[in-house]
Amino acid sequence: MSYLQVTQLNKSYGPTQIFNNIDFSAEEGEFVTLLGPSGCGKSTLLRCLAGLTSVDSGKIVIQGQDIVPLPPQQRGIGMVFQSYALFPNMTVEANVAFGLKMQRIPACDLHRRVGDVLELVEMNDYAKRYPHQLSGGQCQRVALARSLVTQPRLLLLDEPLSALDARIRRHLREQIRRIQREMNLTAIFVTHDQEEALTMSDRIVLMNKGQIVQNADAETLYTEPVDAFAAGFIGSYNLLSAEQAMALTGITYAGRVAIRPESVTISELNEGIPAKILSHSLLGNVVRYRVLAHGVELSVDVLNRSVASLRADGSDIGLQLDLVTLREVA
Ligand SMILES: Nc1ncnc2c1ncn2[C@@H]1O[C@H](COP(=O)(O)OP(=O)(O)OP(=O)(O)O)[C@@H](O)[C@H]1O
Repeated sequence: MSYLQVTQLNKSYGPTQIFNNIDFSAEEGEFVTLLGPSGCGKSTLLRCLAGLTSVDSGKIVIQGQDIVPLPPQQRGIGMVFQSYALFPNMTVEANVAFGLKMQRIPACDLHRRVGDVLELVEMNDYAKRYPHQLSGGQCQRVALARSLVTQPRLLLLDEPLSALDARIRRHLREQIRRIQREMNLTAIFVTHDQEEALTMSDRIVLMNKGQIVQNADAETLYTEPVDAFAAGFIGSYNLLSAEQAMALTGITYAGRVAIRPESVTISELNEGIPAKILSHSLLGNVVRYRVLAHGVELSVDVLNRSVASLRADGSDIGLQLDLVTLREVA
């Protein structure tokens, strides 16, 4: 059996079913991300794991023990929220020490453990500060330290980076992942940000409307979406009807077809499918063109090598489709 095994978990609020028959697992030391659009039930699922929200039925088994009957404080779970939820009237070290004090850990052990964990999150120079004297990223590192200091058997992270700016987010992503690996922690991370999920996770559980759509590693999720929702949510797939796909490839398809923008190549007019550039937008290292070919509009991503290589709107071009990367989706 896996380190964490969630089986047939159900949750409703009154007549509204939030999720039903959720099954997933995590191995020891695995970083699993629950990814999905706003309202799909991922935070509620995380809160159910933590015991902050009750479940209607189902099992949550950690190391062979069903924790559903246990109150939150007996589950051995650490949790970090989007809002840092630090005690404003306590210093950084007092915030971190709080959980250990509740466990009546002797003072010398307590100081050593608080010092160790503050060092781990690179916040030991700020031990005597109060939360209002810290940046958002620093607050979140303290919140992380506070959840790690009790040595939880499972770490839950509910969109911990979403209130932070892009640069700090990237730095904290790496820091969380480093610490999680170093401590061999089993972690469940919630996000609606596909880039965050793809860069951080060992495995991604993609959710929609209270159901698990796909459960796979990042590469599989990105290259082999199981259905149109997965293709629409991950990457920036072009979703074509069978007729549109036929018009472009000459191949008969039974259902919709997904093509990734980076698997289409732009070449000269007399090479491949004749097409026209409608517009373009700069995404930084990539230029995304909207092109029209046989009456079908597509996004095409090209590496932004130089200004000279940019294609002007209205240019006539040729398109090459990498047929191997086309996916039929339900
Ligand atoms: N206490 C509650 N009472 C009734 N409905 C609730 C309650 N908490 C959450 N919901 C509903 O449950 C659904 C799932 O909410 P949840 O917060 O789990 O979604 P989410 O996927 O985490 O979304 P987000 O990314 O926006 O936080 C939503 O439709 C929400 O309105």
